[in-house]
Amino acid sequence: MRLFDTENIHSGDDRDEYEKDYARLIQSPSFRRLQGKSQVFGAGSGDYYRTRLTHSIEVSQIAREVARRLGKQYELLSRREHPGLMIDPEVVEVAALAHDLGHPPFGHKGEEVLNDLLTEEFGLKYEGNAQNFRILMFLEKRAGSDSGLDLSASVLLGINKYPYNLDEPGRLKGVYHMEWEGIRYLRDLWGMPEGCATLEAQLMDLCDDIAYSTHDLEDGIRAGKIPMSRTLFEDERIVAALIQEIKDDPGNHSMNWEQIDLPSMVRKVLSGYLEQWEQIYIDCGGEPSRARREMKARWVRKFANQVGILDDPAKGWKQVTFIRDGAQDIELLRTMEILKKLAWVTLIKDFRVQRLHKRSEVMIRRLWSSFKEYETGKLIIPPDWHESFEQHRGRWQWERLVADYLSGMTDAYAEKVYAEFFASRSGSIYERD
Ligand SMILES: Nc1ccn([C@H]2C[C@H](O)[C@@H](COP(=O)(O)OP(=O)(O)OP(=O)(O)O)O2)c(=O)n1
Repeated sequence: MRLFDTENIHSGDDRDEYEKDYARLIQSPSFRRLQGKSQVFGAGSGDYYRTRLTHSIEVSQIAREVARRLGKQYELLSRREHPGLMIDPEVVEVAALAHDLGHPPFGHKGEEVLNDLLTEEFGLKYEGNAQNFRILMFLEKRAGSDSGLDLSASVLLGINKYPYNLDEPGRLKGVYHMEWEGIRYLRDLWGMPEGCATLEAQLMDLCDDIAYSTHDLEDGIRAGKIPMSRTLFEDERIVAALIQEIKDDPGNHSMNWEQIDLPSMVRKVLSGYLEQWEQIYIDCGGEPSRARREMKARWVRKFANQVGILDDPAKGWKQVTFIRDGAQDIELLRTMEILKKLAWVTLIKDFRVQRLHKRSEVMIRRLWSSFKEYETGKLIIPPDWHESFEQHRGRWQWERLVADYLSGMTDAYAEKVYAEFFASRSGSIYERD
């Protein structure tokens, strides 16, 4: 990682730090592979739907715009005064582009299954956010280095939404122990308070939520999974399912759900959402694709325009959040959460998506069992992976390397390897991997 504006590897290179970060990231294979990883619908199930790549690009575009506005609106500190309390649009853009690199194939189901396998058998963890750092700091290679992309401290900390050592007992999200050493060193150098993320990381995180809470619904409407009629908020099954989801997983605790009349809030959000849809649909001359685009854009603007910075007295730090009249806009936070849950109950819990999850689980479990023993796994893993293992022998466990290899696969590549091993007849072995 680069702490300061260091010397350039190529003489005559006059790019600034973040131009280098941006170039290294978007030219990396891990970044390209995001195009083949599922967001909600399986990658490859239709060119219209988001993949992890198009999602990351949308997050970066929203985050960059908001960052620029915040820079004009607030008197932010310079990187020299306090590096964790400034917002640079270019840093936020690169952090957003990199924030989902650690996602395995088949979306969150892949993450859950890999974690179960590592935990059950080896007492290790797998987590997408932690894997980001493993990829950026060790697994990716660039010209001039065999280990990691050597990104700037600002970008690495801009991706670090969970500033904890994941390997501590009881932690569900964070950074694996080995990478945490480096991240903690940077945090100490920057004087970051315990448990606080930089403003850039917080902004990236909020823009991630803005992007997926709106685009998942756009995809869901297109897929015909979200009924576009005013009856949605009268649909007791959907309302009840949403209420149950919120009770089971209240998200950010500052939302204080217990202080409100939950059924009316849910109905209000659903009816507001649909009123807008009906009006927009009419304004767009009844053309569904234009109406979907228009509605998504309106919701993104509604959320993005409310983002601001507040003091967080509980943490003695600053918070990037929705703001109205100088205070946190909890109503808007709740609205966003309800839209996320609407995608959850209408799309993710749909039996076809659940079947895809089931299929993913079977594939990842069987691939895992094929590679997990070193003596047999080393014969079927690509040679460069085996070389990396030999290079780091004693420091990297084989099972961690297998998790790295499997999680780097796109959905289609995982399907291909699975078919080679388990389908009755595989394709040509001379097809390039
Ligand atoms: N079981 C799940 C959970 C989520 N999603 C989808 C919905 C969103 O499009 C996206 C959310 O994933 P993120 O990794 O961006 O989620 P968070 O930022 O909320 O989680 P984390 O903090 O773990 O990154 O994944 C899904 O398809 N299936």
